[in-house]
Amino acid sequence: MSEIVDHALEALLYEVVTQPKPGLVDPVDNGSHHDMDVFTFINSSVTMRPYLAQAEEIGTNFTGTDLTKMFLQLREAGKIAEKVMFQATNGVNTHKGAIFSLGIFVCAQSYAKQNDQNPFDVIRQMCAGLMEHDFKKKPDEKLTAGESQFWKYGEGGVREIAENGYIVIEKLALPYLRKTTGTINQRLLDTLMMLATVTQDSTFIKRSGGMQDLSWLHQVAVHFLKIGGSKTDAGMDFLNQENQVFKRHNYSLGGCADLLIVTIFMALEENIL
Ligand SMILES: CC(C)(COP(=O)(O)OP(=O)(O)OC[C@H]1O[C@@H](n2cnc3c(N)ncnc32)[C@H](O[C@H]2O[C@H](COP(=O)(O)OP(=O)(O)OP(=O)(O)O)[C@@H](O)[C@H]2O)[C@@H]1O)[C@@H](O)C(=O)NCCC(=O)NCCS
Ligand SMILES: Nc1ncnc2[nH]cnc12
Repeated sequence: MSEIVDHALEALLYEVVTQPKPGLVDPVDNGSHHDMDVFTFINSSVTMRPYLAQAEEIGTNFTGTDLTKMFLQLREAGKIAEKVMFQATNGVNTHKGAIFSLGIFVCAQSYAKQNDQNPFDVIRQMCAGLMEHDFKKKPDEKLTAGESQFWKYGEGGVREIAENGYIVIEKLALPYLRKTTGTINQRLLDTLMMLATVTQDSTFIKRSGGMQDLSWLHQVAVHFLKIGGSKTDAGMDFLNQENQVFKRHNYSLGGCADLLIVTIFMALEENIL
């Protein structure tokens, strides 16, 4: 098994064991997710191995110049991986976002290594035109949460983030993680909350019923980092309190969790974790 696939699987597992994550599943608490626990995530992660190997193979072997074609190959594999994930979890959505984002990173990084390119530039080429391609008018009942948010609020969600080449990871989360100190758990918690200071998390938007609470979320994350983050008692007390608030409101940071997964993947590739 290749190192890239190992790093991708490690990234999935590092994220789920990081704790305490507000509203998210970790080994101590299921957060706002009543239908899954850490074991569901372990099962789901392991079922992604063949798909991640396929993503690597697609990136390594692609020889054309139009990288949107490479993305289309990956997407076909992703649709099957989603079905396999739902079978393994009895229909629970653990890793739909990660199948999309981590698959893109594994494929792009494999292509980038083979062709001596920046993986973020590769992603921008792979995902060019993705929003225009995906956001087609449909009857309301057929829209996914992400599609419905696009038509209601003009928010492009994970597709917009992908089309922009995950700039938030290239310019914010990865540089931030490089500079963090402390245990791996502390570094990953602080990086998750750094992502939560800016992310338009479509899982949070869906569960909070609109855009109105997003600025509250961003302020919570800024406050956590301002009072010292995970390396201080004040920061940890605050995070534990916020976990209770998230649970009361059924809030989740599923999108930020997915962005943390791909940040961890890149950090493992850079050997900084
Ligand atoms: C592009 C796809 C990801 C599909 O998108 P889709 O429109 O189906 O869904 P979205 O709502 O847009 O989001 C999908 C998941 O992406 C994660 N996410 C959200 N925001 C961000 C963000 N800012 N950055 C990165 N990633 C983001 C998020 O995944 C996480 O949350 C999930 C758990 O949520 P939860 O509310 O608990 O579970 P649900 O089942 O949704 O609801 P409940 O019933 O429990 O209430 C978990 O998976 C996390 O990983 C979003 O969920 C991709 O799937 C795709 O391309 N699909 C289409 C393939 C296809 O068929 N193509 C053909 C037509 S083009
Ligand atoms: N730890 C986690 N809890 C809930 N949803 C997630 N999506 C990705 N990681 C997650």
